[in-house]
Amino acid sequence: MVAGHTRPRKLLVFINPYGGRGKASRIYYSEISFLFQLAGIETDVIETTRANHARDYILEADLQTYDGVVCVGGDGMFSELLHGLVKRTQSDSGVCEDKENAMLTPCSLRIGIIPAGSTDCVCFATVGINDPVTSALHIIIGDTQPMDVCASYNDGQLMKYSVSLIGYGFFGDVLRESENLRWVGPIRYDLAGIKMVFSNQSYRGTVEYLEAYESNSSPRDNTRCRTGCLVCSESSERLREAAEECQADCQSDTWKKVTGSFLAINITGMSSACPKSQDGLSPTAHLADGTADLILVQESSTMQFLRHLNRHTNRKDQFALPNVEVHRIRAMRFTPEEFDEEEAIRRQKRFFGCPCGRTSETSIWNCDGEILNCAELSVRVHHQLIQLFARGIEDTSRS
Ligand SMILES: Nc1ncnc2c1ncn2[C@@H]1O[C@H](COP(=O)(O)OP(=O)(O)OP(=O)(O)O)[C@@H](O)[C@H]1O
Repeated sequence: MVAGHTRPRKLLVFINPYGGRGKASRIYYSEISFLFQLAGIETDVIETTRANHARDYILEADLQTYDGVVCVGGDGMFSELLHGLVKRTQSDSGVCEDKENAMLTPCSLRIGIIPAGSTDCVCFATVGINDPVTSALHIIIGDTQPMDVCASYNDGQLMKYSVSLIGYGFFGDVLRESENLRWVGPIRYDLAGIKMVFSNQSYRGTVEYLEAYESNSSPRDNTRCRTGCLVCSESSERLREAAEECQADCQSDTWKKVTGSFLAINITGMSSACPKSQDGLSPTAHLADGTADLILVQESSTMQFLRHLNRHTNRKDQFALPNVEVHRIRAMRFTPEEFDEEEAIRRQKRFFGCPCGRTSETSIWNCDGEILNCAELSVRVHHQLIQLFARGIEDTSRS
């Protein structure tokens, strides 16, 4: 996508020794380090000793001699590198991250992911496979995949950066519930999921969104973001033209509004494909076109919601259901609605007529697997803010 990117000569590597239940160090030293050596790549390797060690190191270190930073671990470690690099780049260039309308400065250092965690969704969605050697080879030959980043804000403050799912309602509740079930191990996500499907909890509120600029893609078309994706590579020019036109023609952007009772509000900056759901939450979402897909699932029966969820695994169209809508967006804001006592009683009675449904007024946000303990949220997509050592998923249907 970005032609002429050079091979890295020096890398800063972080290994989470506890990643993937302890397999990250073994993977790096037995399968990867000698490949870097063979390719003549110099490395500085740091085994992390605590959560946020990698993020904090990147914020302080002299990074001038490196061509990239690499994590050996899962999505949690990738998130540390993402936050460290984006924050560091903004502070170096004097940009205030808390300003929602700030034009963030793109990061010049590339990020490599050697998948060695229990969840490696970012690697899967950008390489097409979770295989440490494949990822190492992408790093060695200097493949470059730009990537959009979503920034979430609450009450005038930056909350988090993310590249895949930001979910309220179902996915927020599943994460909150799974934290209570930590003691049962990785199966906690499945157990929490089953519990939350049957609790059939929906949350009232208003979603406002800014649609993507006119483009040649839509969340309901049949295209896929694949290696050399034209939608992504042509997006810079398109975004510039659209911004200029808008400045000339309109005073302010026009926000669209949906008020309702939502089982799930999901924003995904990429398809969020993973081994369990090969097409992901939004199969046609793009990695680097400056947009995210907003999926709204309105209140419906448990069976109807199960149908929607099930379609993520069987390749049927998960959006072709009466209570589901999807939009390609640049920004979104959500305002929860407080409910009165009558509504609380109605909720208690809804679950098969018995008072076992949950009655909490608001859900929380699940931001790439981390809890954001707030209901009100604004999200903005930042076009190609980071670059990965990857080349996107290759289109095997053409060969
Ligand atoms: N040395 C350390 N001790 C404790 N936590 C760490 C350490 N290094 C990194 N972490 C944290 O561990 C979390 C999980 O790491 P990672 O994503 O690599 O592994 P994982 O096996 O996929 O984990 P999980 O499935 O629990 O997210 C990260 O959020 C990271 O901040």
